[in-house]
Amino acid sequence: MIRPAGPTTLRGTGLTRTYRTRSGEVTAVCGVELEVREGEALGVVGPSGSGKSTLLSLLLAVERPDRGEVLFNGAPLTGRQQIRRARQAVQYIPQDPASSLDPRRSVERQLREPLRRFRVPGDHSRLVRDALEQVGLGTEHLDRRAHELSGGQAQRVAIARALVTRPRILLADEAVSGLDLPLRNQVLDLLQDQHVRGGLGLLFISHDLTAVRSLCERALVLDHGQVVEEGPADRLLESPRHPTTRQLVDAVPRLPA
Ligand SMILES: Nc1ncnc2c1ncn2[C@@H]1O[C@H](COP(=O)(O)OP(=O)(O)OP(=O)(O)O)[C@@H](O)[C@H]1O
Repeated sequence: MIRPAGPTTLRGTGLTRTYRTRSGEVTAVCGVELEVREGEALGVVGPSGSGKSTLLSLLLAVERPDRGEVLFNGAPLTGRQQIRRARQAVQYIPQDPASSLDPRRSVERQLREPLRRFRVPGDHSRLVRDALEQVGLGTEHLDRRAHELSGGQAQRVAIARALVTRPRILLADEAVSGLDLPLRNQVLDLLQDQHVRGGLGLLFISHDLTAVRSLCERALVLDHGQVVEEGPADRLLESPRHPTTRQLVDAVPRLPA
Protein backbone atom coordinates (compact mmCIF):
# COMPACT_ATOMS: atom_id res chain seq x y z
CA MET A 1 0.00 0.00 0.00
CA ILE A 2 1.28 3.50 -0.80
CA ARG A 3 1.20 5.28 2.54
CA PRO A 4 -0.11 8.85 2.62
CA ALA A 5 2.27 11.53 3.88
CA GLY A 6 0.23 12.26 7.03
CA PRO A 7 -1.96 10.11 9.28
CA THR A 8 -4.79 8.24 7.59
CA THR A 9 -8.10 10.03 8.06
CA LEU A 10 -11.73 9.24 7.40
CA ARG A 11 -14.08 12.17 7.56
CA GLY A 12 -17.79 12.54 7.17
CA THR A 13 -19.15 15.98 6.47
CA GLY A 14 -22.83 16.92 6.48
CA LEU A 15 -23.75 13.23 6.14
CA THR A 16 -27.44 12.72 5.58
CA ARG A 17 -29.28 9.53 4.60
CA THR A 18 -33.03 9.17 4.27
CA TYR A 19 -34.87 5.91 3.65
CA ARG A 20 -38.26 5.69 2.02
CA THR A 21 -40.52 3.24 3.77
CA ARG A 22 -44.14 2.26 3.19
CA SER A 23 -45.22 4.56 6.01
CA GLY A 24 -43.14 7.55 4.87
CA GLU A 25 -39.53 8.71 5.12
CA VAL A 26 -37.01 8.05 7.86
CA THR A 27 -33.96 10.27 8.06
CA ALA A 28 -31.56 7.80 9.65
CA VAL A 29 -28.55 10.15 9.65
CA CYS A 30 -28.86 13.92 9.46
CA GLY A 31 -26.00 16.40 8.95
CA VAL A 32 -23.38 14.38 10.83
CA GLU A 33 -19.82 15.70 10.99
CA LEU A 34 -17.07 13.46 12.28
CA GLU A 35 -13.46 12.54 11.71
CA VAL A 36 -11.54 9.41 12.66
CA ARG A 37 -7.77 9.66 12.48
CA GLU A 38 -5.02 7.12 12.75
CA GLY A 39 -3.88 7.04 16.40
CA GLU A 40 -7.18 8.38 17.76
CA ALA A 41 -10.21 6.58 19.14
CA LEU A 42 -13.67 8.03 18.68
CA GLY A 43 -16.75 6.48 20.26
CA VAL A 44 -20.23 6.76 18.79
CA VAL A 45 -23.05 6.07 21.21
CA GLY A 46 -26.78 6.32 20.81
CA PRO A 47 -29.98 4.48 21.57
CA SER A 48 -31.38 1.81 19.28
CA GLY A 49 -32.47 3.31 15.95
CA SER A 50 -30.38 6.47 16.38
CA GLY A 51 -28.50 5.90 13.11
CA LYS A 52 -25.23 4.27 14.24
CA SER A 53 -25.22 1.41 11.71
CA THR A 54 -26.35 3.70 8.89
CA LEU A 55 -23.49 6.05 9.71
CA LEU A 56 -21.09 3.14 9.51
CA SER A 57 -22.46 2.04 6.12
CA LEU A 58 -21.89 5.57 4.82
CA LEU A 59 -18.32 5.67 6.15
CA LEU A 60 -17.61 2.30 4.54
CA ALA A 61 -19.14 3.46 1.23
CA VAL A 62 -21.59 0.56 1.41
CA GLU A 63 -24.30 3.19 1.09
CA ARG A 64 -24.16 6.64 -0.44
CA PRO A 65 -25.29 9.72 1.43
CA ASP A 66 -28.14 11.80 0.02
CA ARG A 67 -26.24 14.88 1.13
CA GLY A 68 -22.72 15.43 2.39
CA GLU A 69 -19.69 13.32 1.62
CA VAL A 70 -17.11 10.96 3.04
CA LEU A 71 -13.47 11.91 2.56
CA PHE A 72 -10.66 9.39 2.78
CA ASN A 73 -7.32 11.14 3.28
CA GLY A 74 -9.01 14.33 2.15
CA ALA A 75 -10.38 12.97 -1.15
CA PRO A 76 -14.04 12.02 -1.78
CA LEU A 77 -14.68 8.34 -1.15
CA THR A 78 -16.18 7.60 -4.56
CA GLY A 79 -14.97 5.57 -7.53
CA ARG A 80 -13.75 1.98 -7.43
CA GLN A 81 -10.08 2.70 -7.02
CA GLN A 82 -10.49 5.12 -4.12
CA ILE A 83 -12.95 2.76 -2.38
CA ARG A 84 -10.55 -0.16 -2.81
CA ARG A 85 -7.70 1.89 -1.36
CA ALA A 86 -9.86 2.94 1.57
CA ARG A 87 -11.10 -0.61 2.26
CA GLN A 88 -7.58 -1.83 2.79
CA ALA A 89 -6.67 0.98 5.17
CA VAL A 90 -10.06 1.15 6.90
CA GLN A 91 -11.28 -2.22 8.07
CA TYR A 92 -14.46 -3.20 9.80
CA ILE A 93 -15.52 -5.49 12.63
CA PRO A 94 -19.20 -6.27 12.15
CA GLN A 95 -21.83 -6.66 14.82
CA ASP A 96 -21.57 -10.28 15.98
CA PRO A 97 -18.20 -10.84 14.27
CA ALA A 98 -18.07 -14.53 15.18
CA SER A 99 -21.11 -15.37 13.06
CA SER A 100 -19.65 -13.43 10.14
CA LEU A 101 -17.10 -16.24 9.66
CA ASP A 102 -17.71 -18.80 6.92
CA PRO A 103 -18.28 -22.11 8.76
CA ARG A 104 -16.94 -24.20 5.83
CA ARG A 105 -13.59 -22.48 5.48
CA SER A 106 -10.47 -22.91 7.53
CA VAL A 107 -9.19 -20.01 9.62
CA GLU A 108 -6.24 -19.71 7.27
CA ARG A 109 -8.42 -19.35 4.17
CA GLN A 110 -10.59 -16.75 5.87
CA LEU A 111 -7.56 -14.70 6.85
CA ARG A 112 -5.98 -14.97 3.39
CA GLU A 113 -9.13 -13.84 1.64
CA PRO A 114 -8.85 -10.07 2.38
CA LEU A 115 -5.16 -10.17 1.42
CA ARG A 116 -6.10 -11.60 -1.96
CA ARG A 117 -9.10 -9.33 -2.43
CA PHE A 118 -7.13 -6.17 -1.70
CA ARG A 119 -4.05 -7.47 -3.55
CA VAL A 120 -1.87 -6.83 -0.52
CA PRO A 121 1.78 -7.30 -1.44
CA GLY A 122 4.15 -9.39 0.70
CA ASP A 123 4.26 -12.84 2.23
CA HIS A 124 0.64 -13.74 2.92
CA SER A 125 1.49 -16.73 5.14
CA ARG A 126 3.50 -14.46 7.34
CA LEU A 127 0.81 -11.74 7.45
CA VAL A 128 -1.77 -14.37 8.43
CA ARG A 129 0.44 -15.72 11.23
CA ASP A 130 1.16 -12.17 12.45
CA ALA A 131 -2.55 -11.31 12.56
CA LEU A 132 -3.31 -14.48 14.53
CA GLU A 133 -0.53 -13.69 16.96
CA GLN A 134 -1.85 -10.13 17.39
CA VAL A 135 -5.11 -11.57 18.71
CA GLY A 136 -3.34 -14.07 20.94
CA LEU A 137 -3.97 -17.23 18.88
CA GLY A 138 -1.34 -19.76 17.82
CA THR A 139 -0.76 -21.35 14.41
CA GLU A 140 -2.51 -24.53 15.61
CA HIS A 141 -5.76 -22.67 14.86
CA LEU A 142 -4.96 -22.20 11.15
CA ASP A 143 -6.57 -25.47 10.00
CA ARG A 144 -9.66 -25.18 12.15
CA ARG A 145 -13.06 -24.29 10.83
CA ALA A 146 -15.37 -21.81 12.55
CA HIS A 147 -17.45 -24.53 14.24
CA GLU A 148 -14.27 -25.95 15.80
CA LEU A 149 -13.56 -22.68 17.61
CA SER A 150 -14.91 -21.47 20.95
CA GLY A 151 -16.98 -18.27 20.89
CA GLY A 152 -14.01 -16.26 22.13
CA GLN A 153 -11.64 -17.79 19.59
CA ALA A 154 -14.09 -17.12 16.75
CA GLN A 155 -14.36 -13.51 17.88
CA ARG A 156 -10.58 -13.21 17.83
CA VAL A 157 -10.35 -14.75 14.36
CA ALA A 158 -12.92 -12.23 13.10
CA ILE A 159 -10.81 -9.42 14.57
CA ALA A 160 -7.64 -10.95 13.07
CA ARG A 161 -9.39 -10.92 9.70
CA ALA A 162 -9.97 -7.18 10.12
CA LEU A 163 -6.32 -6.64 11.14
CA VAL A 164 -4.62 -8.84 8.54
CA THR A 165 -4.38 -6.13 5.86
CA ARG A 166 -2.69 -3.91 8.46
CA PRO A 167 -5.37 -1.23 8.44
CA ARG A 168 -4.73 2.18 9.94
CA ILE A 169 -8.33 2.66 11.05
CA LEU A 170 -10.77 0.11 12.40
CA LEU A 171 -14.52 0.63 12.52
CA ALA A 172 -16.17 -1.58 15.12
CA ASP A 173 -19.95 -1.98 15.30
CA GLU A 174 -21.10 -3.17 18.73
CA ALA A 175 -18.05 -5.42 18.80
CA VAL A 176 -18.47 -6.30 22.48
CA SER A 177 -22.24 -6.33 22.87
CA GLY A 178 -23.66 -9.68 23.82
CA LEU A 179 -20.31 -10.98 25.10
CA ASP A 180 -19.90 -12.27 28.61
CA LEU A 181 -17.85 -10.04 30.88
CA PRO A 182 -14.46 -11.82 30.66
CA LEU A 183 -14.67 -12.01 26.85
CA ARG A 184 -15.87 -8.41 26.61
CA ASN A 185 -12.84 -7.30 28.62
CA GLN A 186 -10.48 -9.43 26.52
CA VAL A 187 -11.77 -7.89 23.28
CA LEU A 188 -11.55 -4.38 24.76
CA ASP A 189 -7.96 -5.06 25.88
CA LEU A 190 -7.11 -6.33 22.43
CA LEU A 191 -8.51 -3.25 20.71
CA GLN A 192 -6.85 -0.98 23.22
CA ASP A 193 -3.52 -2.68 22.63
CA GLN A 194 -3.86 -2.17 18.86
CA HIS A 195 -4.83 1.44 19.44
CA VAL A 196 -2.21 2.37 22.04
CA ARG A 197 0.75 0.27 20.86
CA GLY A 198 -0.06 0.00 17.17
CA GLY A 199 -1.44 3.53 16.67
CA LEU A 200 -4.61 2.13 15.10
CA GLY A 201 -7.42 4.65 14.70
CA LEU A 202 -10.74 3.43 16.08
CA LEU A 203 -14.35 4.29 15.49
CA PHE A 204 -16.05 2.32 18.20
CA ILE A 205 -19.82 2.17 17.94
CA SER A 206 -21.62 1.00 21.02
CA HIS A 207 -24.51 1.64 23.32
CA ASP A 208 -22.17 0.64 26.17
CA LEU A 209 -20.78 3.92 27.50
CA THR A 210 -18.33 2.27 29.88
CA ALA A 211 -16.78 0.31 27.01
CA VAL A 212 -16.54 3.56 25.05
CA ARG A 213 -14.88 5.30 27.96
CA SER A 214 -12.34 2.53 28.43
CA LEU A 215 -11.23 2.77 24.80
CA CYS A 216 -11.94 6.20 23.43
CA GLU A 217 -10.64 9.65 24.14
CA ARG A 218 -13.64 11.33 22.54
CA ALA A 219 -17.20 10.34 21.84
CA LEU A 220 -20.29 11.66 20.18
CA VAL A 221 -23.89 10.92 20.98
CA LEU A 222 -26.38 10.28 18.20
CA ASP A 223 -30.12 10.63 18.56
CA HIS A 224 -32.61 10.49 15.68
CA GLY A 225 -29.66 10.66 13.28
CA GLN A 226 -28.18 13.84 14.73
CA VAL A 227 -25.17 14.48 16.91
CA VAL A 228 -26.71 15.84 20.11
CA GLU A 229 -23.55 15.98 22.22
CA GLU A 230 -19.86 15.38 21.81
CA GLY A 231 -16.72 15.75 23.87
CA PRO A 232 -14.19 13.82 25.93
CA ALA A 233 -15.62 10.37 26.73
CA ASP A 234 -14.90 10.86 30.47
CA ARG A 235 -16.82 14.12 30.54
CA LEU A 236 -19.83 12.63 28.74
CA LEU A 237 -20.07 9.87 31.30
CA GLU A 238 -19.41 12.03 34.35
CA SER A 239 -21.45 15.12 33.48
CA PRO A 240 -23.79 14.45 30.56
CA ARG A 241 -25.58 17.54 29.28
CA HIS A 242 -28.12 16.27 26.78
CA PRO A 243 -31.12 14.20 28.00
CA THR A 244 -30.21 11.36 25.60
CA THR A 245 -26.69 11.18 27.01
CA ARG A 246 -28.15 11.22 30.52
CA GLN A 247 -30.42 8.31 29.65
CA LEU A 248 -27.47 6.35 28.28
CA VAL A 249 -25.48 7.09 31.43
CA ASP A 250 -28.42 6.04 33.64
CA ALA A 251 -28.58 2.75 31.73
CA VAL A 252 -24.98 1.89 32.65
CA PRO A 253 -25.21 -1.00 35.13
CA ARG A 254 -23.70 -0.10 38.47
CA LEU A 255 -21.88 -2.58 40.61
CA PRO A 256 -23.32 -2.90 44.12
CA ALA A 257 -21.33 -0.85 46.67
N1 LIG B 1 -32.76 -0.06 4.90
C1 LIG B 1 -33.58 0.68 5.65
N2 LIG B 1 -34.82 0.99 5.23
C2 LIG B 1 -35.66 1.75 5.97
N3 LIG B 1 -35.32 2.26 7.20
C3 LIG B 1 -34.11 1.98 7.67
C4 LIG B 1 -33.17 1.16 6.94
N4 LIG B 1 -32.03 1.06 7.68
C5 LIG B 1 -32.25 1.75 8.82
N5 LIG B 1 -33.48 2.29 8.82
C6 LIG B 1 -34.07 3.14 9.86
O1 LIG B 1 -33.14 4.18 10.14
C7 LIG B 1 -33.08 4.43 11.53
C8 LIG B 1 -31.65 4.23 12.01
O2 LIG B 1 -31.33 2.84 11.92
P1 LIG B 1 -29.89 2.27 12.30
O3 LIG B 1 -29.91 0.81 12.06
O4 LIG B 1 -28.86 3.07 11.61
O5 LIG B 1 -29.84 2.60 13.87
P2 LIG B 1 -28.86 2.00 15.01
O6 LIG B 1 -28.55 3.14 15.90
O7 LIG B 1 -27.73 1.29 14.39
O8 LIG B 1 -29.83 0.98 15.74
P3 LIG B 1 -29.44 -0.34 16.62
O9 LIG B 1 -28.63 0.14 17.79
O10 LIG B 1 -30.80 -0.84 17.04
O11 LIG B 1 -28.71 -1.28 15.71
C9 LIG B 1 -34.08 3.50 12.19
O12 LIG B 1 -35.28 4.21 12.37
C10 LIG B 1 -34.26 2.38 11.17
O13 LIG B 1 -35.54 1.82 11.26
